[in-house]
Amino acid sequence: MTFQAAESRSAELRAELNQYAHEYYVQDQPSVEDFVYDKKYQELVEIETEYPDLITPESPTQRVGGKVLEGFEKVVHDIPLYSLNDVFSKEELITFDERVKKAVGHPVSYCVELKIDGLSISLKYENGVFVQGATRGDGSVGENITENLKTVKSIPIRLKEPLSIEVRGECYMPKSSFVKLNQQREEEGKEVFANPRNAAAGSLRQLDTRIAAKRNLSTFLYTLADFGPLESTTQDHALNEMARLGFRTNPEHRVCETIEEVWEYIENFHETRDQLPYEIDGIVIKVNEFSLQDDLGFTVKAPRWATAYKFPPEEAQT
Ligand SMILES: NC(=O)c1cc2c(N)ncc(C(N)=O)c2s1
Repeated sequence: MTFQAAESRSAELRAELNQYAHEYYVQDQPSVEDFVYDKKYQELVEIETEYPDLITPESPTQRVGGKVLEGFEKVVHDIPLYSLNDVFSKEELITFDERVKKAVGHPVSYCVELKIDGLSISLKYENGVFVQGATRGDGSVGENITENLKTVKSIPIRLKEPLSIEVRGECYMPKSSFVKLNQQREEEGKEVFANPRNAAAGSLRQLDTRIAAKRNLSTFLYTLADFGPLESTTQDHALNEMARLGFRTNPEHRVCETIEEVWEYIENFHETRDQLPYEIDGIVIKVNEFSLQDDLGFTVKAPRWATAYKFPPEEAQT
């Protein structure tokens, strides 16, 4: 194959394979069978092997890792990651709602979202390209885990638009992957992970990026930190924008007009969470309008416009 033919064919394959990967890992709606993907992937590997200069950062062949890092550099978050004040009962939730209504002077709508039990991450994009991924750390300083996050298939290497933005979310290990990983570790005589959160954290702390690549980690993004040119006015709209740009967002988010509606949502997921393919440890409730979030502001460590309802710890199965 001539270089020119290889150049156009590899560009075609990259676009096709990245679209298939978006459908599979982000939308959970694959449009082709695995063997179709694998055959095209193998063709791209052969072209890139013959012409390494044709390899690009967003080629799907770069998702498998291969770097062994010396350590993780520190990253100072331009926009600190906040913590959430927790509530543990309906009464405390109602107190939160009363306080919000008193402060803004009228009832507000809430965007409610599942609280994913994973590892908080921050993703930075420049002109649409993924340039840095970091852990939350203490909220102000985290660790640079870009190379490991590049192997997480649901994290877009290039957005659908060339935007410079920063988003935050959770990196987690699906329950099914957690069970398989622990079975494998038991067979290998290794210590098993206590829960999917620890398994996700342990995977992202690996200095050998090939290990993270094999851990089938996934993500849900939920915060637009640096909006860039985006003009969302509500949390609900921001979630839809993040999905439009290529991020994986959780489909269960809902706008509730009253705290009663929020409580129904909480009770529903408290009962049905075992059916979810990932672990949650509560529900996050945010004032939906960003202008009202700005009016309410923050306490020393947490927003006044959000709270996390934490499920009671599950009784140990006797
Ligand atoms: N500590 C935090 O601010 C948050 C933590 C989490 C979490 N673990 N899962 C989901 C959300 C969300 N949907 O906002 C948040 S927000």
